[in-house]
Amino acid sequence: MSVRLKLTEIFLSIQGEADAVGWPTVFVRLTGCPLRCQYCDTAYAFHGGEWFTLEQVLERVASYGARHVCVTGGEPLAQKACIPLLTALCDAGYRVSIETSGAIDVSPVDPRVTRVVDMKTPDSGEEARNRTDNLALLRADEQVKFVICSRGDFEWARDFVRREALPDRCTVLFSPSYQQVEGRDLAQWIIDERLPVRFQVQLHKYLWGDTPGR
Ligand SMILES: C[S@@+](CC[C@H](N)C(=O)[O-])C[C@H]1O[C@@H](n2cnc3c(N)ncnc32)[C@H](O)[C@@H]1O
Ligand SMILES: Nc1nc2[nH]cc(C(=O)O)c2c(=O)[nH]1
Ligand code: SF4
Ligand SMILES: [Mg+2]
Repeated sequence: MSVRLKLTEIFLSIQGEADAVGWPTVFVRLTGCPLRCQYCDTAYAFHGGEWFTLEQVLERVASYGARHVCVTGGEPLAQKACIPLLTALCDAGYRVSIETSGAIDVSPVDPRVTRVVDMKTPDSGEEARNRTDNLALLRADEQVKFVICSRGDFEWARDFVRREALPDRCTVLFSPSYQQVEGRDLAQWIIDERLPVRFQVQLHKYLWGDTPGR
């Protein structure tokens, strides 16, 4: 039987997060997620969706004429067919990244893909789901992201980063939870602590607000 994926949306936008920020990027959003982070901006991807064959996804992606593809969700790795999708996108010549919650083993992902792993903080409500063994798998160009919801989350993430010497192993991103922490506060905390992590905001929310399909 052919490979099929359940998708919430495919759209062309500007990458708003992580290392490829700013590049025109096709987003492939897979339906479904086993987590329920309190801040999730994509709860509309928990249910519903439409089935696509792998060939149909590749055709839709190609129709946008972009070089970058970001596979996200929901939790993309919760669908087994995500693995062959990633490989097919690499074979087609795209620069491919995946946004994943860190709750699922990232080792089967094609090595040509850049993995962006979100470590869930205490105030996400999903800390217990973190698979910290994922971190040892990351290459220097790959990324761990902490979405910071409070000063307490910042201190937790700061201690985690130092204890694990994360900045020696990969890129570490700290991002304010949208409308829960002020970007300028998080930026100042990072400066004050001389923490060797990279501050980021969700660029797309500055451009378009909290709009689905952007
Ligand atoms: C919607 S998730 C999908 C991928 C995967 N489930 C995950 O959590 O990484 C994509 C990214 O958006 C981030 N995100 C979701 N809601 C957010 C918010 N309110 N503020 C900041 N980042 C948010 C997530 O932490 C994650 O890094
Ligand atoms: N523009 C834009 N950039 C993004 N980068 C990661 C996203 C995601 O939802 O995973 C995202 C998104 O939803 N929109
Ligand atoms: S893991 Fe990602 S998609 Fe799932 S609830 Fe958390 S932020 Fe939303
Ligand atoms: Mg998003």
